[in-house]
Amino acid sequence: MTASMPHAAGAAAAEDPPILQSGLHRSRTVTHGHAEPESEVATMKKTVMGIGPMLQSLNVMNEELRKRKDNLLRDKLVLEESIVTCNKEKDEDTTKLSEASESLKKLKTEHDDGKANAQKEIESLKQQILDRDKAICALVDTTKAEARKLCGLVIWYRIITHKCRKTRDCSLSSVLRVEQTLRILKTRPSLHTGFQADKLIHTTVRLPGIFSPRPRDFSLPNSSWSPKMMELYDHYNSQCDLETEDIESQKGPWIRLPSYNRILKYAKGGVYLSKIMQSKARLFTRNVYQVGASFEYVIFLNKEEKKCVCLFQAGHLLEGPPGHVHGGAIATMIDTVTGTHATFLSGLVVTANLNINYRNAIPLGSTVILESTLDHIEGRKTHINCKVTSADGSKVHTEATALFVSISVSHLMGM
Ligand SMILES: CCCCCCCC(=O)SCCNC(=O)CCNC(=O)[C@H](O)C(C)(C)COP(=O)(O)OP(=O)(O)OC[C@H]1O[C@@H](n2cnc3c(N)ncnc32)[C@H](O)[C@@H]1OP(=O)(O)O
Repeated sequence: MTASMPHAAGAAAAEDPPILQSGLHRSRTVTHGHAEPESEVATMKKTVMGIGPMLQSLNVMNEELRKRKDNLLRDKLVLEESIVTCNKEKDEDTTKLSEASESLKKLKTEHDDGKANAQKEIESLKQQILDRDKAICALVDTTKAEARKLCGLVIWYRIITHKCRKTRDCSLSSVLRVEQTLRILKTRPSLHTGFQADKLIHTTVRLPGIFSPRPRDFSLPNSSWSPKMMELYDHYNSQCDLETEDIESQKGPWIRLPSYNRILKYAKGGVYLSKIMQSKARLFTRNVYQVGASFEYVIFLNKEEKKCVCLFQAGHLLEGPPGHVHGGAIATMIDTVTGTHATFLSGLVVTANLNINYRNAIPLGSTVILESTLDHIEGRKTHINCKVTSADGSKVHTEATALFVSISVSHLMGM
């Protein structure tokens, strides 16, 4: 019986499928170690049953990954397409850029040509002006010494400045020659008469910046000044102390106060005061270099009557109400004129009080007169009145009173 057992087992093994065969073979082998084959099978079944859900979740994950892969592929395609579009746009932009720089080059060339032509035209116009001056002078009554001198001076000035500008000749002798001519032209009101000399002088008294050994004097006429402003300027200037070319001095009640940018720098003790001034600081009313744009004014002081007159022409940068001057700009001018007046009367002062009544608005570009008169001085206090009227005096624009208090230099330092 025992001998037939292996055969029986061998027959059973022959009937089992191969996977069970190996399992059975193992369990049978283990059976020899006393394990129970049924429980083994059950464990395996359990394991197989556990693998089912795992497989399911793996399938789900696999599906998700496949979807993500598809999405990524789609994104890749989209990106590739946009890269192609971008490259196309880049090429177009590069073409446009080169076209633009080409046309810019062309424009620049045209601009340079235009500039050169304009320069030529300016030179020829200057020559024409010079010729015209000569022609005018040919008609002048040469029996009159002053007319002869004026012709000579105007032409001389034109020639010198023309030559200097052309050659950029800033040598001291050129500067001195121009300055000397200008000084004579400016200080001879008698030369302003006859054969449109006013016009000639007003266009010539503008000293070009490169010739200025000193800071620009803003109180001198410039091309932006209106005929009314010029008329008033000539009126007061002709009554000023004057130095003529013959070094004769003419006495007048008025003094024209030069601006010299910051007059303090050139005043007695100004060296110390200039130390506390910032190098970039500019007097508020004289900080725009474009002529006619903001505050155009000149102050005359009457020594005998102890009063000041200011001729003021407000530029377009001072607009307040449309077409009219800003109240703050008017206040600034009143403070400036009365402050200058008080300084001449009482030395170093500061504004302590300023009362203003605005009666009639000032149109932009019009010329007005500020008249500053001394009310009274009381100890350290200088009381000044100021009236702003139209150029012909018919309209009162503004009225003001100002109080200035005398201070010491140390007070100024400590302010
Ligand atoms: C070339 C271009 C010129 C341009 C000019 C421009 C001028 C300016 O804009 S200056 C700038 C604006 N002003 C300032 O910054 C000033 C600032 N204020 C100060 O420094 C001081 O307050 C100052 C000097 C006015 C007075 O101070 P202080 O020196 O201590 O004097 P204090 O004793 O208070 O006053 C002196 C007298 O003035 C009178 N006073 C002072 N302030 C005022 C005032 N606002 N209103 C009326 N009275 C006054 C006092 O009552 C006193 O009178 P009293 O002697 O009869 O008793």
